[in-house]
Amino acid sequence: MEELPSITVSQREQFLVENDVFGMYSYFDTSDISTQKFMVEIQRDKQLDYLMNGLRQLSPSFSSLDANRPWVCYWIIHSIALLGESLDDELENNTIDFLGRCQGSDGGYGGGPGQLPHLATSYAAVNTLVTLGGDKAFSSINREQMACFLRRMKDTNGGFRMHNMGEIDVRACYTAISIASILNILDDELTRGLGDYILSCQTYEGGIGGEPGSEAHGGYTYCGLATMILISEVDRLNLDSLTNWVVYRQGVEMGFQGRTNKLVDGCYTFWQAAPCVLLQRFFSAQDLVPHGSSHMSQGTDEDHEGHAHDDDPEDSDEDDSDNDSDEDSGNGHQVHTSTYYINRKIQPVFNSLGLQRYVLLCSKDANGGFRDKLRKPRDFYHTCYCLSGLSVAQHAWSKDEDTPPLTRDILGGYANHLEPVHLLHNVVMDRYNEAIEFFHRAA
Ligand SMILES: CC(C)=CCC/C(C)=C/CC/C(C)=C/COP(=O)(O)OP(=O)(O)O
Ligand SMILES: [Zn+2]
Repeated sequence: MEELPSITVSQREQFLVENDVFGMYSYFDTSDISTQKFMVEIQRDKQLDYLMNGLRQLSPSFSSLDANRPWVCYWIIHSIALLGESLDDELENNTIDFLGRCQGSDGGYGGGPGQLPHLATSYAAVNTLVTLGGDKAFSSINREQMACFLRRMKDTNGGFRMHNMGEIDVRACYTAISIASILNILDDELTRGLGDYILSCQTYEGGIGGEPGSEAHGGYTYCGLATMILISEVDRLNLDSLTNWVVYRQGVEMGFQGRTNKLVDGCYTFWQAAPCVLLQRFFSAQDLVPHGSSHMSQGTDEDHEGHAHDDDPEDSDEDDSDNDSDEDSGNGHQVHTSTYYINRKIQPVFNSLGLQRYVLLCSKDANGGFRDKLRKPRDFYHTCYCLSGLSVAQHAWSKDEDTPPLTRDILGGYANHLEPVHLLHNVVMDRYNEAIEFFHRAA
């Protein structure tokens, strides 16, 4: 008897994931409209319950995150901000006090009180305080000492170390530059040789690896690209091959994978979609079409209309109307339409509605929170990056953060609308603006 060709472990895993995802999609496609509406709903109340409970009390199983407590604060508080909500005064004060105790006397933040200052937890602490907003949160950051800490982490090869004697990688470069940029302490000493270091991490595939010679990965690609934009050296990267690499990480499941031949995972909704939007906005600002990408998966404007709800009144707004008009989407949100939107419209280089479909149908947990994929448990990291990525996907049709999306850009409509994020720092736009104003005054 002829032997069946054997498949590899990776092929089997991929097959099982596709089976789950397509099973979910076909259940959705054959459901009635009210079931479909329910299935794509973000379910704000459940999300907020899950997040608020996590901020107040964590189970003993979280002890493994003891060196990452500012991260837990950031994942939860940023997720709450994306949903358009804030903390009450008591929780906010407790968070500021707690992060103050994580701050080292020589600058930077550790993973908990008394722990070694580390760039990743410093980034998480600063982003949390920026998200909380207000003078008390902002002035709790010792900017002068932070600048000293960043200088101590700088290596002669142009890159940064994660901590004293720690590893040098693209994450360290990004977290250092993101902090310095937001706190308005970025200078030539910090940027010297950095572009060369990041450039040496772009691989033959087009994406960026963690360090020279490492495999291209979505997390590091986001870090490397955002860093190069923040230090105004982005055009030194091979942007065509980078675009090509990143758009092809969106697979048949419509979610993104982190690297070639690996499985789809909800967290890459942010790590991969943010680079896509950064690149498309960069090209559009220069009126350039990315040459490297033949994978303009969302197709033409007509295809976009094809995705839209047929009864969406905004469909007709693509006409050459000269009159700007504001419509209420039914949720109290004003939706700018017609000329205003058309002039600020952009063609996403990835399938934005497909990505939203993956997150809402496969990554969303029925009890609140988000996860990597079906059958996996929810967690705060995936909740943060699924929501961040969902926001990026919702705003992917806009040339800038100030242009609100149309109802049809958002799967589930404006009831699912999330606050826009600053793509280079991943904090909600309004909170970023308030912080930048404060730290420019403080200089
Ligand atoms: C700001 C900051 C600190 C950014 C971190 C960026 C980030 C997510 C880096 C990813 C690290 C990595 C190699 C994951 C691979 O995990 P895996 O092998 O379990 O996953 P995979 O199969 O999806 O590659
Ligand atoms: Zn993940």
